[in-house]
Amino acid sequence: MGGTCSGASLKNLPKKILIVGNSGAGKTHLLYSWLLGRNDLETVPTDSFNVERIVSGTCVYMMWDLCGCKDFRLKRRQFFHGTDGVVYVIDPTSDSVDAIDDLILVSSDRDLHHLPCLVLISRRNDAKTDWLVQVKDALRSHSGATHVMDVDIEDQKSINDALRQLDRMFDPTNGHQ
Ligand SMILES: Nc1nc2c(ncn2[C@@H]2O[C@H](COP(=O)(O)OP(=O)(O)OP(=O)(O)O)[C@@H](O)[C@H]2O)c(=O)[nH]1
Ligand SMILES: [Mg+2]
Repeated sequence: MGGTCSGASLKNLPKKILIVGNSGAGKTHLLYSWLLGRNDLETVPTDSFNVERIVSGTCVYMMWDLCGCKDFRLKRRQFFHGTDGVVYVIDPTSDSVDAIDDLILVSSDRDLHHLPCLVLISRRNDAKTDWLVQVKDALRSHSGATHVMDVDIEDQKSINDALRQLDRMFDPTNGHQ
């Protein structure tokens, strides 16, 4: 006999979040800073993915941090199904054409285009150009909620602010009392 699943229990399921962006953008650093509440971390390039359960305010997430290598881009589609939200991390010191093209690819994907999408621009101080206009333009075909902000992985407050912004995109009443 099949089981039943009430609306309430579905609502309490962790939200599946994909953390994507180019290699070295800071995805794994962010994930473990959110998990551990500290940013004095050493990371190694991610082979395939990391996944962690993160609780923040009223939100519970399963966060999937995907390898940013170009070779992994075809493989990463297998993670898209069932996603509830996307965190796209941009390294503004990287190849801008490639990073923007990839943001367009991800944000217009048939499984992701309608979901909340938080774009985090890391290493802003080292960037030569202002990315905000390019990023907003790249998100034109995205029909879900979007938010673009800087994140400084050397500053835990900035890391926490990014997570709270994600919380607000899922639950606007999430005040972290
Ligand atoms: N100063 C500074 N260092 C950063 C920033 N973002 C990433 N880094 C550093 O860059 C290195 C790579 O960061 P990771 O978090 O491993 O990068 P990733 O996006 O997970 O890369 P892949 O796993 O290869 O896809 C780490 O040593 C980070 O500390 C940033 O905004 N500022
Ligand atoms: Mg990584």
